[in-house]
Amino acid sequence: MTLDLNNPDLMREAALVGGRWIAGDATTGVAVTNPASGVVLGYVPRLGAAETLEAIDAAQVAQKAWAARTAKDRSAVLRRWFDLMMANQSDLAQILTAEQGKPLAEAAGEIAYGASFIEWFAEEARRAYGDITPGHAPDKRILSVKQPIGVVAAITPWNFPNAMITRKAGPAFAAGCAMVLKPAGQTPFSAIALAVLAEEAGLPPGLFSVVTGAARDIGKAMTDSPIVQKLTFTGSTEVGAKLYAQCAPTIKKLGLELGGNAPFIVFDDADLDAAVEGAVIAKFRNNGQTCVCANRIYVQLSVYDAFAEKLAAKVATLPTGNGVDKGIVFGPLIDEAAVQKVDEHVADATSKGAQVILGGKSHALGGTFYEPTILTGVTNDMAVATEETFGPVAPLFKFETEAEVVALSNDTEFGLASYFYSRDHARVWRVSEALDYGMVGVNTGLISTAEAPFGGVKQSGLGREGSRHGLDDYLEIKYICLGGIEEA
Ligand SMILES: NC(=O)C1=CN([C@@H]2O[C@H](COP(=O)(O)OP(=O)(O)OC[C@H]3O[C@@H](n4cnc5c(N)ncnc54)[C@H](OP(=O)(O)O)[C@@H]3O)[C@@H](O)[C@H]2O)C=CC1
Ligand SMILES: O=C(O)CCCC(=O)O
Repeated sequence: MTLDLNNPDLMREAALVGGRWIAGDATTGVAVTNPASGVVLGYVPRLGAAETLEAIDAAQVAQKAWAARTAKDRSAVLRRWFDLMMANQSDLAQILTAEQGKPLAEAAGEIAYGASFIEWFAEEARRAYGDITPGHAPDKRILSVKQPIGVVAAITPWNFPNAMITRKAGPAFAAGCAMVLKPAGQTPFSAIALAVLAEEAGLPPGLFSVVTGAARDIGKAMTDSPIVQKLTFTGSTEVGAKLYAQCAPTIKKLGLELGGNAPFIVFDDADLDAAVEGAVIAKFRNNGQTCVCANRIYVQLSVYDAFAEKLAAKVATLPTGNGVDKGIVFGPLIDEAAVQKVDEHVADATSKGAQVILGGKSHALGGTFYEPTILTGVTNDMAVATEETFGPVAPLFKFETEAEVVALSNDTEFGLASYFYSRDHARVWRVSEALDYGMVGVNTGLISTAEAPFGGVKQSGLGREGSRHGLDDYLEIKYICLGGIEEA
């Protein structure tokens, strides 16, 4: 299937391995389909361990030369990459919508969001400051310098096919690292388009490889390699835990952005209309397929009915359809497995007494379209309370006291994002500090931005992406003990 692109070269049916483009074909390649129509968009090569090792070897060579360049020079290349992404925003968004399903406007938003990480880290590249500490002896000084980790392997998911790559690649290249990337099988074309633009921006051959194909083989080659110094992964906690174990023998550094089970709390002193707006974003962004999506919505008893009514009225106005059509807010879910999980969660909740006040079933459009759904009367024994739905289902739980809702919110093995709405300043501080999460949104449903440290605690992962801390995740501190500074 052909897309109507200004720059058709961005939709390349090929992978980039150590500076060498390898074409995919219909006989041996992996088919990529459009979730809105089931139509095959194209093929990428089915690569494995051999090509991954080739990419890692090339990365090792390219990284040395890249790290030796000045930070200002690396920054200029990244800035060109950012400019190219923005100049090609509409084409990149079309590719993203075609393979992932999110509406075009949301896809264009993701391209701008993804590009903002390249812009931010182009700026941060020049600020990898070390420090000098007074020595422990009169003739000594303690120097800390920051150096790139080296070769980084990255594995990324389908829900943000652009931004989850740039949030890793930006700091890696800014720091002076090289990267071998395995994008998600469902959404490789967005990654490949990024590689086309990276080449054009002047990223040297071999510094950035995009290896498509067999996840396990590619992942194993990455984790077994003694050359790879860091693995960065965004995806399910299950796969993240496997990769964590696979990295143990070579003691790699790890960046893990894993699952969440975000609470979204509405206190009775909240601005209810603002809370509804926030819930729509926090719950339904990307059709609920975001690890920071609100998974459990807790509403204080006295405002429960009013909130449920307002939320249902708002969501009912938001149209579902093919993401290329104007005004669409809900695209298809990524695949049949996603629909099945959503269906199971709704069935489990209703079988235990929840009421469906909106949606609750597959959409009349068929395929993987699902009706945005709101459930009331939800209780803690239901699957939606403990498992990440990763779909357009908003389960509304009732609570009575602050202490109760904080305890309920923290009663999970996950700790990524959390949200609450309140106008009481003392409560804002208290609850922000009490939530066991890496991120807390107060009176907002959208917390993601390149300037902020994104990441989780507990089984939601390790490390931070974005912000100045995101650069540190790709740097090692080297301590130099400078002796022999005798008095004159
Ligand atoms: N935290 C987050 O942002 C995300 C969370 N999820 C959660 O995970 C669930 C399942 O989604 P799914 O796409 O299957 O997520 P996965 O964790 O399976 O996939 C994420 C990435 O890991 C790769 N991968 C899978 N298995 C291995 C392996 N053994 N070794 C190396 N790489 C591997 C995938 O490759 P390939 O695509 O080729 O299989 C993909 O690139 C979702 O329903 C959601 O709950 C999903 C995506 C993102
Ligand atoms: O689901 C994810 O891991 C992507 C998070 C998107 C965001 O940055 O908000």
